[in-house]
Amino acid sequence: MNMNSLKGEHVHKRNAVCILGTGDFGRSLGMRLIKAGYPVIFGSRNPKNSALLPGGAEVFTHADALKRSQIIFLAVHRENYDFLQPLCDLFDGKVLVDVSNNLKINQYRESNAAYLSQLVPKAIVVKGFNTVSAWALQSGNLDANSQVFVCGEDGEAKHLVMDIARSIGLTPLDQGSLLAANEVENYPLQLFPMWRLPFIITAGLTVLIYLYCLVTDVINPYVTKQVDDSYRIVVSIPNRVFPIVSLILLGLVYLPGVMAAFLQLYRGTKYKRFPNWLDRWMLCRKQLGLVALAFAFLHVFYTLIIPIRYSVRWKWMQYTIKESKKNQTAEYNQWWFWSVDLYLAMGIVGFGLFVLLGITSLPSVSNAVNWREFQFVQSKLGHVTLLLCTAHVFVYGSNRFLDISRYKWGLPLPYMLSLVIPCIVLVLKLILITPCVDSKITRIRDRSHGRRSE
Ligand SMILES: NC(=O)C1=CN([C@@H]2O[C@H](COP(=O)(O)OP(=O)(O)OC[C@H]3O[C@@H](n4cnc5c(N)ncnc54)[C@H](OP(=O)(O)O)[C@@H]3O)[C@@H](O)[C@H]2O)C=CC1
Ligand SMILES: [Fe+3]
Repeated sequence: MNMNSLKGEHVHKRNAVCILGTGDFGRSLGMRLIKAGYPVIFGSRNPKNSALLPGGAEVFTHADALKRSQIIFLAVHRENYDFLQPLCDLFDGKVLVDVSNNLKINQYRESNAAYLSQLVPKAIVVKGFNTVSAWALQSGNLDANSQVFVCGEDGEAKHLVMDIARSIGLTPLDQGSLLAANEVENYPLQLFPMWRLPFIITAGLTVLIYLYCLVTDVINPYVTKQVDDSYRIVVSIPNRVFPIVSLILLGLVYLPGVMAAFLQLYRGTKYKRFPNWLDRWMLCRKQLGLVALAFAFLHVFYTLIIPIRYSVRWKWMQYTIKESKKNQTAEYNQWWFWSVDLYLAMGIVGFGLFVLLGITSLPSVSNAVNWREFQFVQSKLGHVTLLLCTAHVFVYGSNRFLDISRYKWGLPLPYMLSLVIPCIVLVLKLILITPCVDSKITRIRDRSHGRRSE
């Protein structure tokens, strides 16, 4: 009894929220709102037919529901909005939230929210919530995508809607005026918007380098010497492709950053927009980095199994037998011992830092460090990681470059290619951190600040 009256008191603090439409989205949103302590009033075409509604909610006809609340969520598809027209006067000065999505990008000439505000001119229309699914609301599984974009003409109305979003565990992001509604409505229809470019780059590089290695390692020996090395298809070649693609991608993560710094240096200000392609590139750096990390993981696992591969053990055995037949042992080669240990050590440390970079890019971790710490890890540690990984590949490759006879068919092109971008990044970064250039950049930023505060 006591509990009930407490609950009742709590409920009274929140304003009633009206939801028009008792479909999947309306019900899920209603359930979350009730859990957060909002009185929820549904408006439905058949108020009597409402067995599935969340407990604690009331349900009325559209008109009756509208009269009972100042804020209304419209959980109905755009195609059915015309039922609102006769109810137009009941919306006077009320906040009307459009949560609708379309089936295709730019399906209609004007956004659903703009259409709604023409249909119900007396309401204050706010767009929002369309990026969360009914399922996510219902299961409470909001960690992955708790972001909701909110836009509208009226700042106060937007704040009201954003407060509601926050109180049910969502993260609202103000996107500006109702003109942004088009973009907000298109967002959920894009398939992995941030992943498309990284995916295309990765797939392209992987296929090209794999095919190149296939020709040099399998097809060429077969054609010229009738040697069947086809077993290399499953481990040897992939374990060449993974590190190469990983290193190129890691280079691509840090290349736009140094390019942007040089652009600022050249323009003499940081308050000018970057070209579009550079912006897009910067925005998918995290995705590029995560794919690079996945490939680095594969390279590590493929490398760990080398000693148990039969082909490798067979070759060691043959070598030992050959040496013993000749009654000699290989010479003691300090340089070899050193270089192998060196590239292994750099690989291990580089990989460790790489994993650290990956972990700090997780939202739950990056939320726990402040901006400076994040910047330090992602930029400073990132470039050190790139340096170590590049050195790892370089020392590993130079062992083999010295023995050109191993490459009877062309030079190890993919190896060299993998070093190009990281080396460019590292050289540019080196220039950027020289005291002379560094102070120039600091001056540009200070001057720009001054201009701004004037
Ligand atoms: N499902 C989801 O995951 C998401 C949905 N949305 C958006 O939410 C809105 C609702 O989607 P959802 O709940 O999935 O759809 P449903 O089809 O499940 O529900 C739509 C509801 O609209 C009402 N309705 C249907 N036809 C009419 C009509 N002619 N006139 C008046 N009311 C009508 C009905 O409620 P009643 O019978 O009570 O009148 C119906 O239950 C859509 O705009 C959708 O784009 C946005 C994000 C995610
Ligand atoms: Fe390696």
